[in-house]
Amino acid sequence: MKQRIALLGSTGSIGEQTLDVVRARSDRFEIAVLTACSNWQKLARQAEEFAPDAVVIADERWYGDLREALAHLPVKVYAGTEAIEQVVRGDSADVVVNALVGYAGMMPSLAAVETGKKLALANKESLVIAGKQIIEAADRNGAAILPVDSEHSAIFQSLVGEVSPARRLILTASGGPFLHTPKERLCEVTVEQALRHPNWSMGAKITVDSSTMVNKGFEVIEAHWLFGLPAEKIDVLVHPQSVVHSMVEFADGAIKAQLGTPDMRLPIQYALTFPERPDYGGQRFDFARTPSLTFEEVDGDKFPALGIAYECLERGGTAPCTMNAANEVAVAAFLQGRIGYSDIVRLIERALEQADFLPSPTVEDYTACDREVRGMVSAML
Ligand SMILES: NC(=O)C1=CN([C@@H]2O[C@H](COP(=O)(O)OP(=O)(O)OC[C@H]3O[C@@H](n4cnc5c(N)ncnc54)[C@H](OP(=O)(O)O)[C@@H]3O)[C@@H](O)[C@H]2O)C=CC1
Ligand SMILES: CC(=O)[C@@H](O)[C@H](O)COP(=O)(O)O
Ligand SMILES: [Mn+2]
Repeated sequence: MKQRIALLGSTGSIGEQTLDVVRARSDRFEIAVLTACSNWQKLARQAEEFAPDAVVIADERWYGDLREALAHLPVKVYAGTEAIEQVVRGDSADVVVNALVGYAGMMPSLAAVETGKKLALANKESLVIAGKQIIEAADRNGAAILPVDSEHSAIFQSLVGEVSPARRLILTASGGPFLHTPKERLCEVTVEQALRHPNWSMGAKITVDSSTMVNKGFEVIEAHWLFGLPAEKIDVLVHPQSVVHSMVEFADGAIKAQLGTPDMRLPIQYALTFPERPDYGGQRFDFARTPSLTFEEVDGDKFPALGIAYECLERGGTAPCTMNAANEVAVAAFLQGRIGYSDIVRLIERALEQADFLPSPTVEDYTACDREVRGMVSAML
């Protein structure tokens, strides 16, 4: 039987690559639900091609246009943020690919695991904010969470078949476009430069996050929740080629890694087909044609966001939620040309100093924290 997929964020980078995977393996997958925020034209084109049961446009202003564009198709059209959660809770799909960006992904992740569905998770912010609740709900309801994020997929693949626990996780980081930029020059960085990732073509928000290493910090928190290791057993190593996607060290000293060309379609497909590895037509990695694979320590002085994320993980409670909300507002402001590049991390630090802290928050507390921090950081711009 084919897997029926609810693809959240189908118009984005991971969303489109998921549709590439579905297109290539139409014998295995079919699309039940597609969602976008405002890009109703692309969503309509995707609905024409994949004939889902339902589509959701989160920004309600585009509902009329989308409905009109799809009037000739037997597809249900919904609008609004809550509608995304409702289609996830419904029974038209058995697997949810969460390719939403930012806080918007949290409630849908929770909805997926609460209804016992398989969750192929790209939206790392879900686990950064509410990792405890999402992992506990998945355990309670027998829902599998399959990581799509390349590092976490690599770790997951390295752990398959092992009965001994991992001793240490080593997340690799490309170092981003400013790996060799002197720290004093980071204040001059332009939007265009920050959006030029050396190895991956991704959405704007995560590309900026990679350049500040907020992305790697979030990935440390994501790894903690997915694999259950404490912060001191999760290391980060700069690997500028992005070929070794991450590694796991075991008690006997053995280190396992997953390697491949930087292409997200592999982890996306693996999350959907695990434990099988069907063929995929992407480019193969060729050792003989590759210059050396290199590794180096992170310069924590130049990239303080990584250390801040470790502190948030140690502190727990609403600290990671505060970091995420501040980062979302700051990155959006940077992309709009309203603040400088160095202001991103500065605003995260100020938000963490000033925001209320709750040590044992509920999901409702995260919603309140996200709102409070967004308001606070917006007022700082
Ligand atoms: N891109 C990549 O290679 C990787 C991405 N990830 C993670 O995957 C997630 C998606 O990243 P990426 O695909 O790059 O992001 P994009 O910005 O390319 O796509 C985001 C998707 O989410 C939709 N969306 C945005 N805001 C909202 C909202 N408020 N409510 C509902 N829908 C919304 C967008 O719709 P619209 O198009 O209408 O705006 C779009 O479909 C992120 O969490 C990222 O960190 C992880 C590893 C690699
Ligand atoms: C493809 C992927 O998983 C991204 O999260 C990637 O890891 C970003 O690269 P950085 O290592 O530069 O953050
Ligand atoms: Mn990643």
